[in-house]
Amino acid sequence: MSKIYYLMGKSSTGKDTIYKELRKRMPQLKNVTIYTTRPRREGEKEGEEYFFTDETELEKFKTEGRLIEERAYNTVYGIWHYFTADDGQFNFEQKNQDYLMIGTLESYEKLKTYFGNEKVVPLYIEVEDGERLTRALAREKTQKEPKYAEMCRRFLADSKDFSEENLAHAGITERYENTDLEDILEKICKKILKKQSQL
Ligand SMILES: Nc1ncnc2c1ncn2[C@@H]1O[C@H](COP(=O)(O)OP(=O)(O)OP(=O)(O)O)[C@@H](O)[C@H]1O
Repeated sequence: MSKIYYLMGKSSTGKDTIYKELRKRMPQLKNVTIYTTRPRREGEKEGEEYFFTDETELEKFKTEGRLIEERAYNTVYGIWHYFTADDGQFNFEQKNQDYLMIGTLESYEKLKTYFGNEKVVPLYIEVEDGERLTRALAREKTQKEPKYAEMCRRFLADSKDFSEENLAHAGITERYENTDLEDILEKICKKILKKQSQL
């Protein structure tokens, strides 16, 4: 049975980095592009990290009943929406086709509701807070227009969004520590291969 491997974690835990590396190592995992109304960051390409869109398209998906999950962040730049749409990217008719995605705890739960618990496999990433903030700052500094206030807002919001209570509610039991990139990639690949061999 096809699975959706779902990467989650607080900001700057390395989800994008891990995602990109996993796609290189396991090219058979299909990419699902989600949508965002936030402005494009330096170096991001349309349809790669996200489909960059607007609220009109979001409303269209909603009206058509094709919105799988939606989250909105009240940022210092206004409200940014992120959403997953049933836009033809998921094809569970195709045998042995697994998917790799990045999301939040809430979107993970909504995907489980939409597709069924068995379909979605959580991959929860963790990094010690001090190290995570250091990485976030270093990353922000490389941007042409660093958004430090937004970086701080996300850092603070993370403690609430990923509280132990919320993790327990979402049924997250396994955690992957991103101290050494090679080490975490090896562990995740092992997990996916094990799942695939059980099917
Ligand atoms: N194991 C690691 N050791 C050191 N730095 C790392 C490691 N993994 C990722 N990084 C760096 O940490 C920063 C944050 O990583 P990344 O952008 O992948 O995180 P993210 O979880 O996708 O963040 P966000 O949710 O905020 O978009 C990047 O600059 C990345 O290069």
